Amino acid sequence: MTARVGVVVFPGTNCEHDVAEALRRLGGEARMLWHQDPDLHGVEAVVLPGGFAHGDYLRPGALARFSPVMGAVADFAAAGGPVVGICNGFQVLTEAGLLPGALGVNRSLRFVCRPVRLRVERTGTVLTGQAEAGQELVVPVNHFSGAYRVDPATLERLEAAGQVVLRYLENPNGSQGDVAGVCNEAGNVVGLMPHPERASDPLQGGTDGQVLLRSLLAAALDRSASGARR
Ligand SMILES: NC(=O)CC[C@H](N)C(=O)O
Repeated sequence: MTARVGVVVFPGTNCEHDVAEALRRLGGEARMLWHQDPDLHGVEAVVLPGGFAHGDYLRPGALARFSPVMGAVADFAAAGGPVVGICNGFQVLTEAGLLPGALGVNRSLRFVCRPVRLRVERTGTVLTGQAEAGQELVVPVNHFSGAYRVDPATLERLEAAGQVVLRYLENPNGSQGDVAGVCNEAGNVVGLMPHPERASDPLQGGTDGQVLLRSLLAAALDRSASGARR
């Protein structure tokens, strides 16, 4: 069995091929899903990759949330399907209301582009099913609006519910609670600002992203094995 992952492409997305190549190298299948097509074509997992959807006009992800594909993504997520938003994809998922919080402009008012140290705070999600609690990873970030923002009461609730999935050990952007990635209550929708596909080959300087992508492929295979509605 091969895990089939849909990679959503908006006008301005620029990491779709990085994600597809990283998944294929780990044994998965990846197919592009154009944002105007409301059909997910039977995939078992969905990734919203990084980039500058609609040029980040208004706010990153603010226009992409209205694309026809997002209705299908929301239905797929509601049915328990694995959905991961990487960087711009995370911004789209928060704008679409599929994840809590928002991503604001970096505290430095500068674009950050460098590897950062992270810690896995929650295992058992579609992105951390094969990780260890407390595992430290080095994964690159690459964004201008990566500062996770949420009201204090909601942050307290997310922490208590184990919905903070990844935490920065060196905060590159001023994210509240050093939050690098969060999940929904069920753990099948995860968003993160770091780019695991850019740490999935030794030539990239590290492979710490592999455990996250392998977890996603395993979650897709689990969905396939369960025969869940596609
Ligand atoms: N690498 C990305 O996905 C960038 C996300 C978004 N365009 C930002 O700059 O914050």
